[in-house]
Amino acid sequence: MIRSRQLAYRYPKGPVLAFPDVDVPQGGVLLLAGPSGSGKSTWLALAAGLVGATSGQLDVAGQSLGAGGAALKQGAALDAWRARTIGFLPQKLHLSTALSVHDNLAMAQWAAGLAQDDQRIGEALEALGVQDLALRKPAQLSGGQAQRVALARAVLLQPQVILADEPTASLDDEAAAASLALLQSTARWEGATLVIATHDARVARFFSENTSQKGLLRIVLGRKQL
Ligand SMILES: Nc1ncnc2c1ncn2[C@@H]1O[C@H](COP(=O)(O)OP(=O)(O)OP(=O)(O)O)[C@@H](O)[C@H]1O
Repeated sequence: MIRSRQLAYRYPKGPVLAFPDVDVPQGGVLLLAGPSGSGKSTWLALAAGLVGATSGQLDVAGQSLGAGGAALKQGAALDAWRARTIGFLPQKLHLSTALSVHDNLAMAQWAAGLAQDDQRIGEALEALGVQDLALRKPAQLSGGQAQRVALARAVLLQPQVILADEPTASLDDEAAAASLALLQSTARWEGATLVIATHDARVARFFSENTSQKGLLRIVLGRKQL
């Protein structure tokens, strides 16, 4: 489902980031750990096809995103693949402040080139327990509610892969545990592979206590910059 070999990325005028090899089965959990600046967000951007690898192989849900994948889909085709395959939960949730909760989800369908499907939007909001908030604007939500809405949006199109960037940053222990339980149960419900980038030790603890060893891979990115 996710497989990488000798994956590396170089920012223009920046360091070369070299990543450990990974093999993550469908439905598995990958934790990307490592200190600030070790390349966690970059790895997520590579897996989402937002940036192309400088060298090495990366296959995500059947799509070759590595440097050898010269046939990498471009432009609109890559955007459509991403919209249908990847659910992204960014650290800053990026809900559109001008739109209602419902319309934030409708916009995700629109961005994927799909017709608006109010029933599916209702189902996604209900699965995350925020169906009563559909007509509110993001500014009228608590932090936890906003995170649920962002997660509903991330899984709206039933992605094969959920990428979450520091989902517990700035949360207290109770909220962090709730957030991780929500991510885990949502990924299980959708049968999705879950990738979490974090330097929060609570995340590793949560998944080692709540996931079978077989389905869990943790890699620690270092400052192995060439
Ligand atoms: N646009 C850029 N141009 C040049 N270098 C960059 C750019 N973006 C990130 N970097 C560098 O690449 C490295 C990896 O950054 P990245 O954001 O992936 O790390 P991270 O592990 O996600 O960090 P954090 O935990 O602080 O979010 C860092 O050394 C960073 O300074």
